[in-house]
Amino acid sequence: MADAPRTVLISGCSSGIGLELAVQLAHDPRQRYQVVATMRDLGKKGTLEAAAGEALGQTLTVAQLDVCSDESVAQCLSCIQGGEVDVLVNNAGVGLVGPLEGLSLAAMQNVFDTNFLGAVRLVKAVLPSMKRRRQGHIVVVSSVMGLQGVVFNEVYAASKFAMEGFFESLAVQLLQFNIFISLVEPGPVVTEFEGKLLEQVSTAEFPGTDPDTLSYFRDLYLPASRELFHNVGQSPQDIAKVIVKVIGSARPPLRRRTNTRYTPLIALKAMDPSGSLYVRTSHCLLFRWPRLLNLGLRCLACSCFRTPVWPR
Ligand SMILES: NC(=O)C1=CN([C@@H]2O[C@H](COP(=O)(O)OP(=O)(O)OC[C@H]3O[C@@H](n4cnc5c(N)ncnc54)[C@H](OP(=O)(O)O)[C@@H]3O)[C@@H](O)[C@H]2O)C=CC1
Ligand SMILES: CC1=C(/C=C/C(C)=C/C=C/C(C)=C/C=O)C(C)(C)CCC1
Repeated sequence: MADAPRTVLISGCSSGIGLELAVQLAHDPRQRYQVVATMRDLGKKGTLEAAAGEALGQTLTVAQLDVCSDESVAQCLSCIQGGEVDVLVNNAGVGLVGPLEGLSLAAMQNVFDTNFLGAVRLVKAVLPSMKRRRQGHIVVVSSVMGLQGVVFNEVYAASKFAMEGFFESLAVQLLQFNIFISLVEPGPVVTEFEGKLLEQVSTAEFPGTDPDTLSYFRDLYLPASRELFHNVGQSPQDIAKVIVKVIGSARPPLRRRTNTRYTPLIALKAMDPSGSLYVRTSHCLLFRWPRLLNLGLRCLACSCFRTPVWPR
């Protein structure tokens, strides 16, 4: 007899990775999942509903959930039978980029409230039931920036590092309850994420920032970042495919990276535990040898690194 479908709750399904994941799981050929695809603003549900097609109302339902609100989380769980979530996917997230001096503490707080505390809030809400039932899987959409800091992304990277530390710590205790944690670590992904950041920086004035730093950000970092997205960026479909595999796995991994093309950048950190190799190489590439950086980014796009999603 087939097992009962597992209830999967996903945050941040109005666009990007969350939307794509919800749709792929809802179309699982073996119908192993009952997907609760959530978003903070139900006014945006049209795209998801259109992509879900016939799965809507069958293997996929849409619900309101703002990860920054206790009430919203409680309300959402109260609509799920017995409040029982088998798989929680912490996907909702926001970016923040720019010279530190020009960013407000309120903007930084919002990044931590959403990316880190938002995930913690959801975990606290589903954990008692998972522990009682001695089963569960918590998937976290982290980032390569949870493993490695990137210039002008200090606060966003810090929020993802916080997630990595939190969930790695929690994973040890939860194994005792047969509950698994998986941190999925994409590199650049072509979603609304980048567009939202670019819109934010196009109007921001970054008050209090000196002209040199502003010019490094606008004239060196932004073009390099755009080039990186263009050359090694994955699609949300690629990332969703990896997450579907992780969710379907009998022994889910604690960490799963998604992009072989990004590996050379991560390797710089792994190769030198002192951290100097990564920091100095990034510095030189960005500030001293922008032409070499450009060439390097083009090489990463070349077919030598053909496998876009890793592992298959
Ligand atoms: N794109 C990239 O390059 C990468 C992204 N990631 C991570 O992937 C995840 C998904 O991002 P991605 O799909 O790319 O970007 P999108 O901007 O397309 O999706 C982000 C989602 O998070 C939602 N969200 C933001 N704040 C809240 C909140 N308070 N409560 C509920 N939902 C919220 C957004 O909703 P709304 O529409 O209402 O704003 C949106 O649905 C994020 O955690 C991001 O950090 C990781 C690595 C790379
Ligand atoms: C590492 C690195 C760079 C930028 C990396 C970027 C921009 C990564 C973006 C990752 C994202 C978007 C993750 C989302 O969670 C530069 C500046 C090219 C310089 C060389 C080293």
